[in-house]
Amino acid sequence: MPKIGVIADDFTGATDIATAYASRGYRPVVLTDPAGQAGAGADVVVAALKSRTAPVEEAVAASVTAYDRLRAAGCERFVFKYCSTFDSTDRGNIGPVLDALADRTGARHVVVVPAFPANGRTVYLGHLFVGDQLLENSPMRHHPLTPMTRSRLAEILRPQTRYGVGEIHLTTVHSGRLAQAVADAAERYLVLDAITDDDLAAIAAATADDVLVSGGAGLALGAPTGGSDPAQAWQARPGRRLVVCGSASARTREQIAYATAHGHPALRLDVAGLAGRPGEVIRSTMDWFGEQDPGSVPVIYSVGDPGDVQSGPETAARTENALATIVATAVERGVTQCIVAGGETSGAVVGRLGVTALRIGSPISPGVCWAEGTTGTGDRVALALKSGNFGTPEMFATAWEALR
Ligand SMILES: Nc1ncnc2c1ncn2[C@@H]1O[C@H](COP(=O)(O)OP(=O)(O)OP(=O)(O)O)[C@@H](O)[C@H]1O
Ligand SMILES: O=C(O)[C@@H](O)C(=O)CO
Repeated sequence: MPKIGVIADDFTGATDIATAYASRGYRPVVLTDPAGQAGAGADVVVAALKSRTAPVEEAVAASVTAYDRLRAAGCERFVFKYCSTFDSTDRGNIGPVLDALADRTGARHVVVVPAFPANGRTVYLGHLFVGDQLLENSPMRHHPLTPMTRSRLAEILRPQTRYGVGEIHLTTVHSGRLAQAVADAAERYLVLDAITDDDLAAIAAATADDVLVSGGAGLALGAPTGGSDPAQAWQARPGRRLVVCGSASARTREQIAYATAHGHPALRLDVAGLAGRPGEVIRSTMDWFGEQDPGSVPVIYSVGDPGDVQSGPETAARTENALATIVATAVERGVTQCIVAGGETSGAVVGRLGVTALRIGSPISPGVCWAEGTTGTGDRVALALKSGNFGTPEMFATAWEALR
C-alpha cells in the first residue's frame, strides 16, 4: 500500500485523523516539528501545522514545505486535513493551501470531504450540517477566529480559490459510478455529499488512486483496513494530571462545567491581566495549581462562558502563550498526563514543550486519543489534544481511564 502523507492545518486535527487511521489498522505518526524528519516505520505520516489561521502566505509556505518533506520521506498519496466544520474565512486558508497542493501534485480533481458522521458532521446537497443544524446556525457562527456564517461549502470555498468548485450529490455517491463522476467533472474541486460511514467508504474506494484528497478525519474512517495491531504501544508515565482549555467552543465549555460540578478544582485564567502583567498572572496560576491535591485533576481554562472572550488583536496569541507556559511549567513540576482543549492552543503547548513527534495511543472518543511525546528536556508526556467541539461532556473526568 502506498505510504500516505497528511498535511493537517492544526494539531488537534492531526491527532484526529491519526487516530482514525489507527482505528483502521494503520501505523500513523504525527510530526509536530515542521523541520523534523518523517517517522520510520509509519505507514501514515501526519505533519501537524499551525496554519489554519496563520497569514495566507505563511500557511501556503508551511503546507508546501510539509508536502515536500513528506514526499521526500516516501509518501505517495496525500491528504490535506482541515476542520470538519470547514473553519476558514473568505481569504483562506483552505482555498489557497488547496490551490498550492493541487498545483504541486498536479491533481486534476480534488475531492472536498469534511463529513465526519460520528461527530455529527454531515454534508447533504452540498450543505454542511453540525448535528441537526446547518453550519451557519451552529455554535461555529460565533468562533473567535473563523466564524462560519454560511453552510454551502462551494459558496464558502469559491472566494478562497482560483479554481472551479462543483458539487457531487448523494445519489451519485450511492450510484457506484462516483469515480467516473469525479473524472468527468469540469471543476477542479468537488464537494462530495456524505452522511454515513458507508458513504465515506464509497468515497475512499472511488478516490483510492487520487494523489490528493482533502477533508476531515472521515476520509481515513472510510479507508481500506491497514492490517496493523491497533493496541497502544506505550505506557503512560505515572504523575500529576492537568486539563488546560484555550478553546471557547460550546463542547469545551460543557466539559468545563461538568468537571467543575463534579468536584474538579477549576481556575479561569485572568485573560485581561495577561495584557499588562503576564508574569504575575502565570505565577499566581501556578501557585493555585501547587495548592491543589496532587491526586486531583485541576482544570485551567480561559473561557467559561461566551462573555469571557476578550477582543483585541493580541489576545488570542497572548492566551495561547500563557497556557503553553503554564503547561510547560506544570510538566517541570511533575505533570505527566495532560488534556489540552483547542487546536491553536494545542499547537502552542506542543511547541513550547519541545515535543517533535507524537505516537498515537488509546482512543478516548471519536476524533480524540491519547498520544505520547518526549519533551525538549527528555521527559515522556501523555497528551490528549482535543478539538474544541469533540469529546463527551464528562471527558475531563473520564478520559484518564483509557490510559490504564
Ligand atoms: N478569553 C479569551 N479571549 C480571547 N481569545 C481567547 C480567549 N481564550 C482563548 N482565546 C483564543 O481563542 C483561540 C481558540 O482557538 P483553539 O483552536 O485553541 O480552540 P477551538 O477553535 O475551540 O478548537 P478547535 O480549533 O480544535 O476546534 C485561541 O487562539 C485562544 O488563545
Ligand atoms: O475535523 C475536526 O473537526 C477537527 O479535527 C479539527 O480540525 C478541529 O480543530
